[in-house]
Amino acid sequence: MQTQNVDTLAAVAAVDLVKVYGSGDTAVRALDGVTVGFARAQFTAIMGPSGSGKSTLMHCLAGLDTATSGQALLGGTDLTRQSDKVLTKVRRERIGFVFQAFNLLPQLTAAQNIVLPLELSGRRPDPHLYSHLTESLGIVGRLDHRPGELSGGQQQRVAIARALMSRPEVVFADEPTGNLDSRSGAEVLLFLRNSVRELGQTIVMVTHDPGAAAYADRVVLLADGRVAGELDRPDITSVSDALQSLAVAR
Ligand SMILES: Nc1ncnc2c1ncn2[C@@H]1O[C@H](COP(=O)(O)OP(=O)(O)OP(=O)(O)O)[C@@H](O)[C@H]1O
Repeated sequence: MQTQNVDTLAAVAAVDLVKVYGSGDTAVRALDGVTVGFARAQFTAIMGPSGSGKSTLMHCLAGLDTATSGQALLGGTDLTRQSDKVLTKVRRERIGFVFQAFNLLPQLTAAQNIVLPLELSGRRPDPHLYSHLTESLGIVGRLDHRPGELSGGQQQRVAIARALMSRPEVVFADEPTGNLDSRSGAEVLLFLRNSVRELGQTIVMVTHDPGAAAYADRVVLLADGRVAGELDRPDITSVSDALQSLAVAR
């Protein structure tokens, strides 16, 4: 088993993670032995060509999908060995999610959406954190509105407040700016960036956009289900160049 290069104190880590979809002639090896750690209080972007395994890696690390072999570590917990019941609890209490399609409940107000995961796990929302998040996200005036009455950018900011309210060990963001115009996207990314600095939040984001990845501290590159490289302190040019080299190497 590959254990080198994995920070065992990382917030999240994959160790020799393999995911095979299907079987026999139609089997697809979506992850082919991925070993990578995601440090606490860091913002990491996962990038790579279409089909390289980005979503599969995120889903296995978030307990949304089961790996075929290897370990998916959240803190000290190997998610590959947990029952569905435990995984549901882990997702609700220890992980925050931000999705491209926002995934807010349409019949609830913004305020109710933000505190829902905490209420489901029987915890009281911290009023100071609630005020801090809703103020810094600029949604105080929209809290009584339902998602259908909010713009895409406002819905995503509500979704971010919901993800951060439980002080999760990690926030997984899947193309969080994919449905937003560039200005709303930049606001969302800046807020995610600031939550790392101000709240010590750990963020792992899948994106196709080099501009979005440039907000991260680090980029992990995947190709064909394997780690193909990484960049520290990325900027748009270094990310675009790295993606270009991966495309040429294929
Ligand atoms: N449920 C599934 N059943 C079979 N194959 C799958 C399934 N999900 C993903 N795959 C395959 O696994 C590989 C990795 O897919 P994955 O969605 O993780 O890639 P990705 O890098 O996120 O792609 P994209 O950038 O296009 O979203 C691809 O070849 C894909 O077709």
